[in-house]
Amino acid sequence: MDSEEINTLIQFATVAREQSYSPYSNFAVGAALLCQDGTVYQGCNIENASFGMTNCAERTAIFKAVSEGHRLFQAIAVIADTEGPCAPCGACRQVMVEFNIPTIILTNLKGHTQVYTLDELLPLSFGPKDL
Ligand SMILES: O=c1ccn([C@H]2C[C@H](O)[C@@H](CO)O2)c(=O)[nH]1
Ligand SMILES: [Zn+2]
Repeated sequence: MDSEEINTLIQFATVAREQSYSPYSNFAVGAALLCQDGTVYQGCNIENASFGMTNCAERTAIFKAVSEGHRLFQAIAVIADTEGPCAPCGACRQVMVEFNIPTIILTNLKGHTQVYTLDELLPLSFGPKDL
């Protein structure tokens, strides 16, 4: 991916973040998932009064895409108001492994951006290859 494509995906994630439903943590997260065919799915975190039911922005975007028939992905961008680039939680990393999302772009509102491979974010992962 070139830097223009990365910046475009970050823009989609930034817009998605504005829809965050996070009244409990007040921590808004946005994600944008680029499918193989160029389609982009956006996601935000969606919290619940029963806290454990919260869905992260990354999984919202991935589940939206999969539920619409997509199985092949190029990259996902994640943004939040963090000190450094926003790091996905373990559950989201595991779901990224399930759908083999090769490139993970982490950023924050200050524009600090880091691009990682899936194996860098979740080394020695358990996934479809193990079954
Ligand atoms: O990568 C992350 C980390 C956290 N959250 C959400 C879950 C919860 O709503 C809030 C605080 O944990 O941020 C995400 O959406 N993605
Ligand atoms: Zn998560």
